[in-house]
Amino acid sequence: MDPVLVVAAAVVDDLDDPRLLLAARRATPASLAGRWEFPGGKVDPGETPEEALHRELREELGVRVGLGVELLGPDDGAWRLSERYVMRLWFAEVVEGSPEPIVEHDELRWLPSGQWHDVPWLDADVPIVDRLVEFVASFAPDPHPGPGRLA
Ligand SMILES: Nc1nc2c([nH]c(=O)n2[C@H]2C[C@H](O)[C@@H](COP(=O)(O)OP(=O)(O)OP(=O)(O)O)O2)c(=O)[nH]1
Repeated sequence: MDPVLVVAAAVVDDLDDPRLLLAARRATPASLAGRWEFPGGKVDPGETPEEALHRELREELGVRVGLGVELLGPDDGAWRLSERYVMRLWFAEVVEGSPEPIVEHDELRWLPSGQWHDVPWLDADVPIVDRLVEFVASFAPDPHPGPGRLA
């Protein structure tokens, strides 16, 4: 069976100079509760991945975002989460609203530079956080471009 596609965002304070990364603590299901993740969710039939991501961030956090570049993973550009799921991840910046843990999460935290690993991420997210840190370090300091804004 084909894996189910999950889309998620590395929400940062500034796409051009990311310092703060938003982590979300899952409230459900019990097996994942208390672990931290990138906000997002499954793509519904008829949606593009980007449409699904905008919808999920609106539903889960109550914000509108601008998307930056995609952080490509090793599995045809995606990140394998489990037997069942693969995930694609984009940088994002809030353009309207202030993130609140509306559904699925019971806490949000802005992690400062140097502390992006400092919460118990879901196991599958740990290598993604490694790559994010490496990616962001590779274009700092200015004037090299950041993850950029696409939409
Ligand atoms: N959203 C998200 N899911 C992740 C991450 N890492 C990880 O292993 N997962 C897993 C947890 C879930 O088993 C699966 C995605 O599910 P989800 O529960 O977020 O999807 P959803 O919002 O569409 O959920 P639902 O409406 O079907 O309940 O992927 C991550 O960083 N973000």
